[in-house]
Amino acid sequence: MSAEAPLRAAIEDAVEVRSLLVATDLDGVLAPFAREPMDARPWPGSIDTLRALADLPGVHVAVVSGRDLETLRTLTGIAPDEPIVLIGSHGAESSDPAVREAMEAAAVTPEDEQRLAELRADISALIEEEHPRASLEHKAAAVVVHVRGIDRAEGDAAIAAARERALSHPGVKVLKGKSVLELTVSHADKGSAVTALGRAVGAGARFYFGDDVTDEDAFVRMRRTHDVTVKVGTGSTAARHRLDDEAAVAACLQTVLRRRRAAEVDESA
Ligand SMILES: O=P(O)(O)OC[C@H]1O[C@H](O[C@H]2O[C@H](CO)[C@@H](O)[C@H](O)[C@H]2O)[C@H](O)[C@@H](O)[C@@H]1O
Repeated sequence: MSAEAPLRAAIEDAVEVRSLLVATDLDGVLAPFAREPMDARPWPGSIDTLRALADLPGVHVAVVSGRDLETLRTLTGIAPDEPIVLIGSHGAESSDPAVREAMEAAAVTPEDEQRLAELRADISALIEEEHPRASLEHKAAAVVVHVRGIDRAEGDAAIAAARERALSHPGVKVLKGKSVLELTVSHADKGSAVTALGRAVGAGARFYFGDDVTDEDAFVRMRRTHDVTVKVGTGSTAARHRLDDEAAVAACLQTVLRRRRAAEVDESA
């Protein structure tokens, strides 16, 4: 689906703003879902579009994800010397110093690490012994139970059991995502991280593309006149616009690039 008229109008408006932030989530937005977390890859051309956007004067680009920073770098192929900010672990990690500083209060403490180690051991034993068809992903600040591709009832049972077990661990936050249950000791959220980046670069207009519950933290924080928030797929949302899928996101990013190139932005303003 190409961008609907209200989204096209919002893009036309935003690209005229001198300092622009274009931020996007990874899984389910830039990259279609895959059964194995490490098999997910960005839609062809979408990272190059982000690179082209980041090369334009006044445009700042970020990829924001629940993935940890190292994995995010691997999956996007964005090198450390490229002018694209990576925000990982739902805001707890970032390649950008301003974001790191803003998120310092949410940093994982030694106590959190101890909690996470206990949680990992407990959840690993539970999945291995009682739900062996589910799988685990171990991240810097979280353990994730994956049930994509397995029988629905079995997946639901694994998620319910993991949720119950996690609740017996104080200080662990439970996030239900798409065919995943993320159990995290991080206190960060994508909304705080992405708005910190927007402040740091003086963004007068902010784009955010997201598909999942953790992206709602960004949508609710981005309510200024020129902000363009886009929910990918179905489900209730605080975003102002919608797109169907990753192909539509790639096309929309191309539109933003084209329209920004065509816009007559006064750099000195
Ligand atoms: O914030 P995001 O970039 O959207 O990351 C959220 C979670 O994405 C990953 O899980 C999702 O993608 C997997 C690969 O396509 C898929 O197998 C899984 O079912 C999806 O939920 C990732 O594995 C998680 O760690 C992220 O938190």
